Amino acid sequence: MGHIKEKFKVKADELNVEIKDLVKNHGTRKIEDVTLAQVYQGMRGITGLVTETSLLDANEGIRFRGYSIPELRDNLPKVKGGAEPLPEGLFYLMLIGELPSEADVQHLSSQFARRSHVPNHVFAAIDALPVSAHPMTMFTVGVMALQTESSFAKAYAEGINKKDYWSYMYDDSMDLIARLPRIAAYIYRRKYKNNVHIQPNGLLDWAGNFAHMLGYEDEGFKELMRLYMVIHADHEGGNVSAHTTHLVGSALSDAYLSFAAGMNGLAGPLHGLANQEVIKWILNMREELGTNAPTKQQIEDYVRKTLADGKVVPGYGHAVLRKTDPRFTAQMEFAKTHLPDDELVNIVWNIYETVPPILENLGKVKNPWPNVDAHSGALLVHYGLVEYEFYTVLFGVSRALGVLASLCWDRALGFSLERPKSVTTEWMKQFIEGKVEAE
Ligand SMILES: CC(=O)SCCNC(=O)CCNC(=O)[C@H](O)C(C)(C)COP(=O)(O)OP(=O)(O)OC[C@H]1O[C@@H](n2cnc3c(N)ncnc32)[C@H](O)[C@@H]1OP(=O)(O)O
Ligand SMILES: O=C([O-])CC(=O)C(=O)O
Repeated sequence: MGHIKEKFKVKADELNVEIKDLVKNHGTRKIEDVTLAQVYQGMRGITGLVTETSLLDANEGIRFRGYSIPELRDNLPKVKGGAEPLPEGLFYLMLIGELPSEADVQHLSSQFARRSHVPNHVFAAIDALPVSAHPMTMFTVGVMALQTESSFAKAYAEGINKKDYWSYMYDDSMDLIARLPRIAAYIYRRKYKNNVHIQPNGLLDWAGNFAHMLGYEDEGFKELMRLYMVIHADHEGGNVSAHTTHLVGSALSDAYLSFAAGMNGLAGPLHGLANQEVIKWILNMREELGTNAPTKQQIEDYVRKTLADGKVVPGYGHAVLRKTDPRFTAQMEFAKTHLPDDELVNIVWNIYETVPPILENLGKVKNPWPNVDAHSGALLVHYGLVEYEFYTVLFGVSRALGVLASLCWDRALGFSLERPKSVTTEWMKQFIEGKVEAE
């Protein structure tokens, strides 16, 4: 057993004891009341899940095991000469709960390289789709085809003790994270680069190798990929992709089935697809206005038109956050260091000054500030990755780190099948009249 796997088991055993004690001694403690409006409106604000890997504060944003994004940028190991944190280090932190050493991160990089083989039938399954298919469709099809490799599914079919679920889930998660960049790069090169593929370089770090397989050797792009893979990795447990992965996993579906399900949620425009929608929206704005550098007044008019057409302003608003997303700020800082004069990036910054007061004045938008998706596309365009339909796949590769670390925890902690109660509107009416009661 590798030392990380062993360490994870020790941590999980410790937490298991604590949780058993919490449930035994405090199991009847009421956390909060649930209102009728919350039940109808997307369960906003209901504390209903336990996710160990990260915790979101509405004003400060995400913390991974207590570390904010600026703290991760300071404290996680980097490649020699690099300034951005390595995603391997964040995966270690989410899994183990402690900052990794350089050696831990190197060990993970080599593990991912060693486990990265993708069988040919996965590429054949992707090839069976028309090139016009959306990259996210190809991505989930690729992940589903890879499910043939699940060690959890095989072991379960043979019959295993529930105490051992975590071990197979760990191996599947490691394998899947190792293989995703290869699948994603295959999709990119098939759809946009004449089906000419680039072999992995096992000596590079996970994100650096991903950039290489996509066809981008610029060190600036590799640094961006490292940062990108870190900041998109996790956003506590209630977001659509993490919640879906967790929910499907609770039926003891393996890591491939669970992750593919989560990715179908990430592919929705109110969630991960918003990153492509932002760039599409900015490019449409430039085309309609006939200028590459719209003024703030022109941006304002375009925002008002978007709202008047009954559409959302992509990249703005959030279900939990109530301030500017620190993931937006991290990307802004990256841009200020590496590409301060980029035209598109400057439009993103002008939008940031224009949109919040307009959304605020609508009176109904709870968070007028930008989220992570408002900035990411402009950085990618700068390095030549202009094919915006691919952006959500990048998000998905990163999100695997968080949701799969969580899935390991779910099985190691023996979490239950998730099955909340639902009611009908007729039941709600009777409840108001005092004729029925919640169980
Ligand atoms: C990685 C991520 O998933 S980050 C989010 C990415 N998604 C986007 O950027 C899409 C644009 N934003 C949105 O659609 C929303 O802000 C969401 C989906 C992110 C959050 O939704 P909610 O929690 O329901 O937001 P909120 O409570 O503020 O919504 C209240 C109203 O404001 C509207 N609103 C919220 N954000 C926006 C926006 N950016 N533009 C226009 N209207 C908005 C809602 O559509 C809703 O309108 P309605 O009452 O007519 O239905
Ligand atoms: O937290 C959310 O609901 C959406 C989000 O920003 C993410 O998943 O990264």
